Amino acid sequence: MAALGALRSCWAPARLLTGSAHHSNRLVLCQQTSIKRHFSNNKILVELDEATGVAVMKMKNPPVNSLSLDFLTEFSITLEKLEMDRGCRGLILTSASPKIFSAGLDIMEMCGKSAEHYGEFWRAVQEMWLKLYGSNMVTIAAINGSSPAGGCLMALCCDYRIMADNPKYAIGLNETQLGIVAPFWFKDTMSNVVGNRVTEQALQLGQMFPAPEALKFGLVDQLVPEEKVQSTAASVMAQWLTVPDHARQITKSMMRKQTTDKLVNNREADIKNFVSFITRDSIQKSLQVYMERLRQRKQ
Ligand SMILES: CC/C=C\CCC/C=C/C(=O)SCCNC(=O)CCNC(=O)[C@H](O)C(C)(C)COP(=O)(O)OP(=O)(O)OC[C@H]1O[C@@H](n2cnc3c(N)ncnc32)[C@H](O)[C@@H]1OP(=O)(O)O
Repeated sequence: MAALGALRSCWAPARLLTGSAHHSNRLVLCQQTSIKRHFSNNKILVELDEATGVAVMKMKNPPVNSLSLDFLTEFSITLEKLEMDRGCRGLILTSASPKIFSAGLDIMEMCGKSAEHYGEFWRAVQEMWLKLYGSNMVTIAAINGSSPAGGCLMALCCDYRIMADNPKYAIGLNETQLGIVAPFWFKDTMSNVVGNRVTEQALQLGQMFPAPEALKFGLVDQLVPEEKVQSTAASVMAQWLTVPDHARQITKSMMRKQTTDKLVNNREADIKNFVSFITRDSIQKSLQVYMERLRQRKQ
């Protein structure tokens, strides 16, 4: 993949945050040493706490964390790195800038480009989903803003979702509102979380659920005040990590394998289907109209 070559991620040297010792005549007190490894690239900030085995991954792709080809590539490579790191057992996924968790797939990647580009883009979307949904780590989405379509998919891939309790923030698979269709694996991911009936209605309507509604329908597991999203994610993570890894991982895989296998066994056909759909004049027109509406709303 050409975009792989563009990888700009790097390992920063380990940083000792606290480690000072206080001496007195009778007592030597050592503060707990906490080593945090930072490895970030242009669009993703990662801090791995070696003491807890928890990595916090912050998406940073201004202005709205849209999932461009570059972003998706960096995301998948970062995730792969964490997956291979024996010191990392849990991942908290969040946004570096509150208000928007992720605006979903970058619409500009699906407009006015070549069939080859669409194919490469879609493969990167698949790869992100396969890696996140299939992760062996405990994954928690700390949803600190709105999260339409592909952003909602990312949150749904996680094992647990904590959302900021703000009715201005909404989450959902709104693809039909753009005149496009959520593919079967988006649908399956949602249906595995909230069930078939809710998914059927929400997908047809392209429904975006304000945070309180999202909780009511089980799209998220917990609402907390905005300033508590990260700390709640950390304490939920600590609970999940009390379960032995091997037992939890086998269980997770048992629950998800049928869903991931459906895409693994049909990847090329799924790419072909996407390319033939997105290159239709009527679909290109729909996306342009949607982008225009977004711009006008802003004005
Ligand atoms: C066979 C299968 C076929 C197809 C399957 C395809 C599946 C698709 C999945 C998707 O994820 S499609 C993307 C869906 N996303 C959306 O609908 C989100 C649209 N955006 C918004 O609702 C809002 O922008 C917001 C995320 C709520 C943020 O609102 P805010 O008021 O804070 O910002 P603003 O609207 O002014 O946007 C700033 C800037 O960003 C551009 N933008 C927004 N979203 C996207 C996006 N998804 N892709 C690319 N660009 C996006 C927006 O146009 C503004 O740009 P500008 O400053 O140049 O005007």
